[in-house]
Amino acid sequence: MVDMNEFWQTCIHRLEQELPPQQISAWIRPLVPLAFDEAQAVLRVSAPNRFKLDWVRKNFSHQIENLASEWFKRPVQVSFELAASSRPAPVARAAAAVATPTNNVVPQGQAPVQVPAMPSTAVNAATAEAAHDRSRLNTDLTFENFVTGKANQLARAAALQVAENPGVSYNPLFLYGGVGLGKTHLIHAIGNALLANGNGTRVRYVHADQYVSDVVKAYQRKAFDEFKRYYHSLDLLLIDDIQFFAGKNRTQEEFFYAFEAMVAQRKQIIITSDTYPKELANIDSRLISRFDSGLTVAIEPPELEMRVAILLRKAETEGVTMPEEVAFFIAKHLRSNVRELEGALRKVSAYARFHGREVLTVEVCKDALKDLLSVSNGQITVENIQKTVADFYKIKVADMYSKRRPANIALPRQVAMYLAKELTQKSLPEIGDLFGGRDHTTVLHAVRKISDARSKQTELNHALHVLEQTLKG
Ligand SMILES: Nc1ncnc2c1ncn2[C@@H]1O[C@H](COP(=O)(O)OP(=O)(O)OP(=O)(O)O)[C@@H](O)[C@H]1O
Repeated sequence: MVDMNEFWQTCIHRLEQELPPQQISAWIRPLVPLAFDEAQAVLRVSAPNRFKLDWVRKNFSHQIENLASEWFKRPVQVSFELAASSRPAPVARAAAAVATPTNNVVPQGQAPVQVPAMPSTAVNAATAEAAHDRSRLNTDLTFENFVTGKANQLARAAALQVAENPGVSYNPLFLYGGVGLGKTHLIHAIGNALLANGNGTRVRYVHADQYVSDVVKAYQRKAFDEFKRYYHSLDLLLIDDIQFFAGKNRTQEEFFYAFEAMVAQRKQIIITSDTYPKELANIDSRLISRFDSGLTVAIEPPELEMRVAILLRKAETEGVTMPEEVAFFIAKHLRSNVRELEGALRKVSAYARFHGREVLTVEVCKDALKDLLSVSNGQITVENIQKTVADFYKIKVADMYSKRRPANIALPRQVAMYLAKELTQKSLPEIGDLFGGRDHTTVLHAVRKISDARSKQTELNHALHVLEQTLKG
């Protein structure tokens, strides 16, 4: 007879050594081991609600399976199920869905609905699920599967801090960085962590574009009061890509009110953007100063080791066996962002599957990524030049495409433009675009100026030499 209690205590104890206490209490402690089926080698574990069940299955089943296999001395499969008491009866789910405010941003003004009496656990489960749906969060984006390195460790630490103390530590938290670097991932992770606490936190993720269109709808329906009530009632608002507010004055005004109301009540606001607050174009200065009043953190492009770690982690999640040298090969050649790495991994594994190649090799990658590799011919991209030059001169990468022109930024930017012309196949207008939509004549001016100065100034020539060597790897 298996002593489930003893097994489970050992399991928790082992997990405590691997996971932070917050995760243990949010995810592991609420689980209840039900039984071990000897014949099938299946361990049945129950979770208190659907949300936790999905989450645990996605994020921790692997670890629990390993521990169970060790304990039972054979490969064990874990089967998660909803705790009997919280399996919602159909009526309970339907009622909870109606009783919670509508999924639309602008409530449609339905009459209040009488909620029939039902077991409170069923209500909790259904409400947790509904709260999750309403939040528009993607449960796949978590802290657990967010790979950390130098480029994002500050941002992650700030995000964790905010998830632990929403509304009090940094408000707003403003995350900025180039495309595909994990800003969206990180803010979903904060939302998911807060929802998981299950204490009824009202969370909402919204892309700035969607917010703009919600303002327009509220305008058309003359439903601003409801719109305001909805946003002002949230505990956590995650707003992505705020640069999309540029020039949208009415939206900015509404957002300003929501911002003031939420911060005054210590409700948390988290904002992402492609650049830092002062650099946002066509955004009201009072909003910019609010954005800057909490904590502003950058996410930088990942360095080589981190790119490798991301590839290995993603490959493992997708069940692809990736030798380290293959990960290094891909990471060395694709340097700009994480989304690009994910695309490469998908391509490589599809290619390998299609061609019946069980083991991923560098050769397979070369074939599978032919197009990508030839595009980044010489493996030097403008993004990489911007990052390398910004690091070298200790300025922000965002300054490369910003409109600001102080001397300490102007020179590095011209150096980067010069290197972009020298080391990539890009045309002058293309380079101008990548430097915040500058005119090709500006690029031409920079190229001429730097190449002239280089021949006269030993120090500059030396700096350029170092940069070229770094970029050519
Ligand atoms: N550190 C990381 N660990 C694991 N996955 C990551 C990491 N950073 C980014 N990703 C993944 O890369 C993809 C792109 O990230 P994300 O959408 O968060 O980027 P973003 O910075 O919001 O970009 P954009 O400005 O284009 O919206 C996502 O699938 C995300 O899960």
